Amino acid sequence: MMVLPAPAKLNLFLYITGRRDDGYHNLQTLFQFVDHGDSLSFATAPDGELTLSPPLPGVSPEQNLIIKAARLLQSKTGCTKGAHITLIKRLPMGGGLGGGSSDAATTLVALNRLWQLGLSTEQLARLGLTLGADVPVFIRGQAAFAEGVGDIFTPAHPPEPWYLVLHPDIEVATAAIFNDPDLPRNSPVLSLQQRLLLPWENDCEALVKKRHPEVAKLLGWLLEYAPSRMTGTGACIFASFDRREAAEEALAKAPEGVRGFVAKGCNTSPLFSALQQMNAASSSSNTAT
Ligand SMILES: C[C@@](CO)(OP(=O)(O)O)[C@H](O)COP(=O)(O)OP(=O)(O)OC[C@H]1O[C@@H](n2ccc(N)nc2=O)[C@H](O)[C@@H]1O
Ligand SMILES: Nc1ncnc2c1ncn2[C@@H]1O[C@H](COP(=O)(O)OP(=O)(O)O)[C@@H](O)[C@H]1O
Repeated sequence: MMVLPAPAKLNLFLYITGRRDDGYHNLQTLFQFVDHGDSLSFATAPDGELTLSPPLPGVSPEQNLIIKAARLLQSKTGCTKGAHITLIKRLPMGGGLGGGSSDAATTLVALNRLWQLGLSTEQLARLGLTLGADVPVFIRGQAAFAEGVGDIFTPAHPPEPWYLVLHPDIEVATAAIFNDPDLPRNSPVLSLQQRLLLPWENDCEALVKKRHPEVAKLLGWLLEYAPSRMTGTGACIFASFDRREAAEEALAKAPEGVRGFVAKGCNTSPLFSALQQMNAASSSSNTAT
């Protein structure tokens, strides 16, 4: 059995620089991971069967990105093995934390190892992109400045503060934000160096605040404590702190009913770190035998 994390990501900034002919948008965004997320376990099933437990409320197994990722790997490689997959879901869905994409990425990476398929990171990232725009960054596992539809990467090393992430109790549909005529789509294309020096903003934030007053209200509250922004297309917002205790104090004072968590920013994904530990453990056991 293999147990691996599926961490959340934050978009430390997100600019929309244009719309392509296929309707997708070109972005400039800075991705960083946090040490909080879902957890998945995988056990090989010999007969090609794929099961996921427990099911996600409101998402059928066929729509679940975990099962989609596993099926994609089976069909692309002709692999006849299956898997029993267990999911501990901690990340809110439709929160801009990339939980579904992260689950898909962890599934591709885990089953590639468990089924001994030998696909490279590059091949897995290319497969992952067909499941969602955010999947490749989770497969690569390094904080990055992303351009194109979020699939052209430059490694980045932003500071790794503590974050307080808050979830207004709503789900924002990514496609609805990108299809809204009021979304600004004309941010300039700048270099990473230029972007790092300018204030970090999110081009989707004003529109999401307008469509969802709950987000505007909570962001107003959080801004009293620390610099704060929305991640992705929302609805989650985050604030950065130098000290964990300061983030936890703010969380304790959050308005009633608001859920959230405190986590550390990580430029190396917890998935990548877990895989490195697995590699080190297996090479030391090989040396011992
Ligand atoms: C914009 C980001 C930033 O991280 O938002 P979040 O979803 O994380 O909030 C992501 O790139 C989103 O990635 P993901 O959620 O995987 O999006 P997808 O399923 O690929 O696309 C959902 C829909 O959003 C629109 N879309 C998505 C990405 C993009 N670069 N341009 C778009 O126009 C398309 O209408 C698409 O049908
Ligand atoms: N394993 C999964 N975890 C979360 N959402 C999933 C999963 N599989 C499919 N989905 C669908 O993907 C949508 C986006 O989920 P998620 O990645 O959590 O949000 P976001 O893209 O805003 O960060 C959900 O609303 C849900 O319908």
